[in-house]
Order: sequence, then C-alpha cells, then structure tokens
Amino acid sequence: RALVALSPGLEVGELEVVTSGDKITDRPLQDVGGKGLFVKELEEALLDGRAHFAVHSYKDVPAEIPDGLVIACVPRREDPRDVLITQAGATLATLPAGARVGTSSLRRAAAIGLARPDLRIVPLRGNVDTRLRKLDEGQVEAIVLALAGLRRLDLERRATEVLDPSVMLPAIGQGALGIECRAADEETQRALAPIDDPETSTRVAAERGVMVALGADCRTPVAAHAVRTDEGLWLRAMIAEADGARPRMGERRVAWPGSSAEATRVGLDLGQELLRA
Ligand SMILES: NCc1[nH]cc(CCC(=O)O)c1CC(=O)O
Repeated sequence: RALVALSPGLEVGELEVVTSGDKITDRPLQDVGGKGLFVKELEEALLDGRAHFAVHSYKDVPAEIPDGLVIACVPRREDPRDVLITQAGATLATLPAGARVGTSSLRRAAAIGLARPDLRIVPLRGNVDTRLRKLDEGQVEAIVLALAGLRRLDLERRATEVLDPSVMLPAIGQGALGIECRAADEETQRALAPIDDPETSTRVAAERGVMVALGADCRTPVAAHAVRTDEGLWLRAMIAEADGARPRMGERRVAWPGSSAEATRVGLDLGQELLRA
C-alpha cells in the first residue's frame, strides 16, 4: 500500500509463501538449527523468478544475504519496542512473584531475569494469535511480543505495557522491514526507492554490526538498539551467555555515520568489546 500510494499506476500483487519458521511451532527456533527460517523460502521465490521482491521483518534476516540478492529498500521503521501482555493488567513491576512469562526468546528472558529474577520463564512459540490464546487460556500470566508485530496485525489494544529499551533492549532490526530483491534487477530497485528511509537503514546497519561480531551461525542471546539523537548515533547492545545468563551491556555515542558501512563498523566494534568482556 505504501508503495502504490507513492507510485500511481504501479500494480503490486501478493505471492503467498509459507516459511519453515511458520511451520515449525513446537520448539524454540534456536534448537531447530539453520538460519533464516522465516526468510529462506522467500529468497527461493526471488531466485526462481516467482517474485520481484520479498518483504521481511528485518529482525528475521541473517547476517549473510545469499549471492545474487540484496536488501534494496528499508522503509521507515515502526516502533521497535517490546510489549508485555498480561491477563489481569499487571505490569512487569506488579506481576505476582513466581508468575509465568511465556517466551522462547533468550533475549527477552535475559531482560526479564534482570528486572524480575523471581518470575518464571516458560517456552512459548507459535504465531501471535496462538501466543495470545495461550495467555487467555491461563497457561501463562504474561507474554512478551514486539509492538510492531501487534500493530501490523491490528492487535495493539492487547498491549498492557510498552517496555522501555532500558528495561528490554529490542532485537536487532526489530520493527524495521528489509525488502530484498535480485541484485541485477535494477527496475525493481528503482520501483522500491520511493519508500526507502535512509535513517532507518543506518540505524539497522549499526545494530547488525553487533550481530556480525558474533559470527554467522550463533545462538547467542543478543540485543542492539540504535537511535538518532541531536549529537548523532546512540547504539546500545547486550550480549549474554548461550543460556541467557550473565548479560553484558555496552553503548557507543558517535557522530551520525556517513554511510551504512561506517554504521556497521560502530556496531562491530561494540559487539567485539562485549564479546571480550
Ligand atoms: N520472532 C518472530 C517475529 N519476527 C518479527 C516479528 C514482529 C516484529 C518485527 O517485525 O520486528 C516477530 C514476532 C515478535 O517478535 O513478536
């Protein structure tokens, strides 16, 4: 809709693709192995010529993009924060001791462990509807979801408490979209240009630099969040042990980067510092 609004006469049709991340809902994705479980089948549609472009949640896109493909366009970011959803309206501060919080994200579990070490983390996967149903059925007292995902499904009213990044640092790329196409397809790249947002690209590039520091196939809980301030770029990051224990935080404040490559180096440098720690 955003693209068509800015490009009169352009027609955009949808090709429905179900990814392995959608199909595998019975275990945490870090235990499944393989990278890009929400992305791979969409990339195959690009490489086969079935689709001109693929719209990914940027947080689902691995560090490495396959040969012949590029992220050609990064639209303006949605709110990157996480939200807590509870049955009775309790907040992170007022949930009763021992309450169960459903999440399979080690990043979210690490943040909850710091804020409320008395809460119990219960693995919970499935699409947003499934997770909300498990909450409503009383399997858990709370769940954590991305605000952006709720908004896109028109379910923002379910959010009980928006969690500040100082409490729960968002996932790398959360709330942003990465629109991927064939590297040689200049016509599609030109068609996508009207909805590109360079500020979002720079912020996500800095966050993804932290991921590059960790290496390609890692299951380490990691968070990174970049914002533009009056002074430039403010990047915060968290890396924990594989089981979510001992989270380390760090940050960088630098002049606004002149390129995405420069932004990536800021993230890489911060990621390496946290790894050494
Ligand atoms: N992990 C799955 C996933 N990938 C993208 C989103 C929605 C948020 C976004 O688009 O950044 C979600 C659901 C969630 O984390 O709540």
